[in-house]
Amino acid sequence: MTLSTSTVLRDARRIVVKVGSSLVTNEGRGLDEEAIGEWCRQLGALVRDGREVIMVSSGAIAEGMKRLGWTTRPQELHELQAAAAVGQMGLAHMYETKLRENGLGSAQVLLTHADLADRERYLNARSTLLTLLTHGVLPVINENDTVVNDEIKFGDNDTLGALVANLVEADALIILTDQKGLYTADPRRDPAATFVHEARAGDAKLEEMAGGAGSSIGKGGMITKILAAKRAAGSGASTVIAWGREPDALVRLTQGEAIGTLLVAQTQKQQARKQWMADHLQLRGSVTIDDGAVNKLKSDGSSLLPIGMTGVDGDFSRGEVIAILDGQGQEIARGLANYAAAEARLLCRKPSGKMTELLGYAAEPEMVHRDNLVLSK
Ligand SMILES: Nc1ncnc2c1ncn2[C@@H]1O[C@H](COP(=O)(O)OP(=O)(O)O)[C@@H](O)[C@H]1O
Ligand SMILES: N[C@@H](CCC(=O)OP(=O)(O)O)C(=O)O
Repeated sequence: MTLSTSTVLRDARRIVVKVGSSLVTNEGRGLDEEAIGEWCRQLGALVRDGREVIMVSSGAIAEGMKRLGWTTRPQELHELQAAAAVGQMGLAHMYETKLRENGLGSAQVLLTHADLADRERYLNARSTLLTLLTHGVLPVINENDTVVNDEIKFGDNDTLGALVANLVEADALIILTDQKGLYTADPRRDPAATFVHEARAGDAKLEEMAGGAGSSIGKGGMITKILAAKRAAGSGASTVIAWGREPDALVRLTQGEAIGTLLVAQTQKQQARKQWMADHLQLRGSVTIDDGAVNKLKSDGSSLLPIGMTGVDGDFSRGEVIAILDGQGQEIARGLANYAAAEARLLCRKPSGKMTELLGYAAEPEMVHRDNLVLSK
């Protein structure tokens, strides 16, 4: 099936938008208030149009350097981290102000790649982001530069954007940058380079076309964007790489206009999730459920609530994959456990409302959320 911008972005309900340092800080001259205001105006329009949007914004180091009066990017890691800590204050303040002016609440979320590789933190980050979206709050994410090494050296918020798209199972990732999209070669170096309108995310040929960063402010360059598109496609999200100063780019994209380079994901979301479960994860245990719950899962695509559980086997932690068995021991689904085995044992046959009483806290009302659950054949 061929998809095109007109359908992919027009139909995208959950979108991650990533903007790079050079755009956000006007090539290092300081936070570009007008540009950030303009994106926030468009984000307001997208949210009013019924879409859920998460922003991933770079720019902390570049802004911090400016505030500290540093004209060249330091080599020392601790200085980069200090600059990021200074600059992040300005970044968060600017987004909060501009989003509020456009009727949107905002939240700052700082993440590392390691947070998303750890199953428990992954689920926590996912729940927090989805809760923010449910409350109509727009999360603004950046790397937690204080505690990371590699990412700060290579500057890789493109990957973070893709990981966030995976995390929340976004329909699309929009990467705004200082070029109109992908060219067959770096247009700053090769004037004969031609524009790529559409390609398959993950196509190895794209990696040959893409080079490193073009300016001293941006770090990742086009190659990290191409790899981010490949990664986002792993959970079924297509990517658009577009120019951040293109008038009304976000709104026009969601109206179906072909702007920038579209890198189309080849797998659908449901299929991608199945693949992910199949590939990744070792089964760490199981829960047995009653006939009513089997029906709910199979016929209605519902989440698994503790009330339907009759038994728990194995020793699993929150975020690990478990099998869901019917009364005859037949596997009917697999999913990510919201509660560890010991907690699940306490929750069997109990209504979700009793969780706090039983555990002393409540994470989610479901044992396995339907978004993290795949029915077996
Ligand atoms: N094939 C290519 N097509 C377009 N841009 C490319 C390509 N290869 C390398 N680039 C460079 O990548 C730069 C964008 O990456 P980067 O500077 O990291 O921006 P950002 O801060 O938005 O992440 C462009 O300015 C361009 O010079
Ligand atoms: N967390 C860093 C990210 C740097 C980064 O990835 O930059 P970019 O390649 O411009 O997206 C910062 O805010 O400065």
